Amino acid sequence: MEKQPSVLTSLLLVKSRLFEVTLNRTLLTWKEVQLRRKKVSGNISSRLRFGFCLANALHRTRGITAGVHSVPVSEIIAVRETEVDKETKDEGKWQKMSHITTETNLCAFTVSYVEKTGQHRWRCSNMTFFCSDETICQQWVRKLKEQLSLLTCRPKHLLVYINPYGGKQQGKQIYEHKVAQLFTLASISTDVIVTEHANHARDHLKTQADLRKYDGIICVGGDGMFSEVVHGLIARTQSDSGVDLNDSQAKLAQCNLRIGIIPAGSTDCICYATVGVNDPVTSALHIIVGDTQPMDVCSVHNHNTFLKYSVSLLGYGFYGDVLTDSERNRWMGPARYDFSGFKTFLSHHYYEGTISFLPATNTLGSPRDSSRCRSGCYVCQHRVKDISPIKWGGGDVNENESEGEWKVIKGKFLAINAASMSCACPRSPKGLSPAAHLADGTTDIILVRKCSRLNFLRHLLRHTSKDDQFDLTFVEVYRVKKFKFTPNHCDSEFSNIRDVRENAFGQICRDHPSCDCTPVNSNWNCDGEILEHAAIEVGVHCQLIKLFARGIEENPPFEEDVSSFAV
Ligand SMILES: CCCCCCCCCCCCC/C=C/[C@@H](O)[C@H](COP(=O)(O)O)NC(=O)CCCCCCCCCCCCCCC
Ligand SMILES: Nc1ncnc2c1ncn2[C@@H]1O[C@H](COP(=O)(O)OP(=O)(O)O)[C@@H](O)[C@H]1O
Ligand SMILES: [Ca+2]
Repeated sequence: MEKQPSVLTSLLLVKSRLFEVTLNRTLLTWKEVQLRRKKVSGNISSRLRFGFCLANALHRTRGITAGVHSVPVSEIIAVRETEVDKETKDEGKWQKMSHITTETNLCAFTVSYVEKTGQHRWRCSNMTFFCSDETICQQWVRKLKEQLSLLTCRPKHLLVYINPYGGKQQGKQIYEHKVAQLFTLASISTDVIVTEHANHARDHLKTQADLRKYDGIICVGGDGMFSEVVHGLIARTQSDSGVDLNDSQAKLAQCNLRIGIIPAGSTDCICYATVGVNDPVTSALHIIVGDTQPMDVCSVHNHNTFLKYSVSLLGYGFYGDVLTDSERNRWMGPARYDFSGFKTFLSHHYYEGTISFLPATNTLGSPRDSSRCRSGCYVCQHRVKDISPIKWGGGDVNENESEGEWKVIKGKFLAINAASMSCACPRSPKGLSPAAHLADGTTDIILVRKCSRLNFLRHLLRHTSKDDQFDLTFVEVYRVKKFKFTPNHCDSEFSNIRDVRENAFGQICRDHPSCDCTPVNSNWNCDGEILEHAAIEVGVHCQLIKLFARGIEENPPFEEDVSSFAV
């Protein structure tokens, strides 16, 4: 077979304009060539072949390059030969070049690529290049396809779960109208399962799915749906590796299959915090180009019983109460969180308990940093590898262990939040812990002590502005590797949370004469799911899972405006 040059350069036409198009190992570039028309038309003979003729034209007229556009090969979605219809050939705009095209067999190929349109949003753009003859066209298509086939990080077969009831119940439509055709364009085959009940995806992944067939798993839905997929995948990976989920000290086996999120939920914080926007097309394109973002996972146990995994927020008090109330109002869709948030804010309950934690000492970052976890994050890449198995300390007294000293804090709290990532979402674009890292093996504990309503409102409002939500006397934040929470009234005193409320009712109302239903314990909000125990032990498993994302890009480069050339 004829060996192709490593750099391919041709003079091609985009609509009626001439471009010098170059493909090297990493970039596809097209530069407009502005011909000094007078000279060209006088010199070019219609007997010459198109390419040759253009090359000469460029040479003789000392072509001037104008706008330069380039696309990394890694962000090309597809390439295909395109039919040139008679209409296009006959269009007025070709007339200008008629002396060139009359004797040529005009053919074309189209490149679909990622266009960054600002605010982290990606779109699929098409650029059609017209060539003078078939050989050049085929050479371009062959070369581009060859380059794409070298990108081994790209998925070819995906397993897709759609929650038709997440968010505004648009999951199915979003997938069918915005995502499916992009996967087809990128030659990705899919097996699609529309879930029929809660935990359908989790259980299918745990026991049934033939995971050897796939290069990734996609969930269409919100954080709850993502959580289902994470639970299914982690459980399956541990059972394949013989790890006992109930053993809170076990080192978990890493999950190699990547997970993609097509946002169609109510909060979409995991998508937002890993991509920078909750937009289905952007997420589909990150999946297609085969991005990878490792992510920490917290395991939550009650003594030696496994409860849940969490990747975003573990919230007790305010966020637990918001979730508990909002579940009753699911029919409201995403607005249920604002409604319940307002009610919970007015109820102003505080909870007593003890939180013990192992501060993260070997990490480069701190929760009060002004820098943020961004694409290619230095802190996440230079995390100190945790080789020791998880050990539980932090009882009544500080405990010295080789891994550090446990700190114990007892008090009355309006909220106890553990954010293992920023938890940025459309409601709070900087998130609960703006400096938290996606993959550093730590979680940030935010303690909001009992304070006035006005002060709590000040704290909440700061989540939506540039002001520091931690710079308040009643708020503390710690970066930790593990923590433990014990409510003042232990779970064991009551058989379940409902009993807690009923049993505690009388006593609590004597303590709080102004309220009529204060429960003694709150519930933990674990990525949007309610935990059935208030006493929990949490450990962070560094980079346990991987997502089809690349982290939020700093000042994403804006493409020059090529839309006017798109065919
Ligand atoms: C006064 C405005 C205050 C705005 C404060 C906004 C802070 C928002 C931080 C949200 C962190 C979200 C972390 C992610 C949680 C999700 O895993 C989880 C599940 O998501 P899914 O339904 O998509 O499956 N989502 C949630 O638990 C929802 C939490 C949303 C809480 C919204 C709270 C709104 C508070 C409004 C208070 C209003 C006070 C007004 C007083 C006059
Ligand atoms: N077919 C289904 N019917 C009912 N619930 C489902 C179904 N599929 C998934 N779920 C559950 O719906 C819950 C919410 O899903 P999610 O997609 O996160 O939407 P939202 O962001 O609106 O909460 C999750 O806990 C998930 O387990
Ligand atoms: Ca983290």
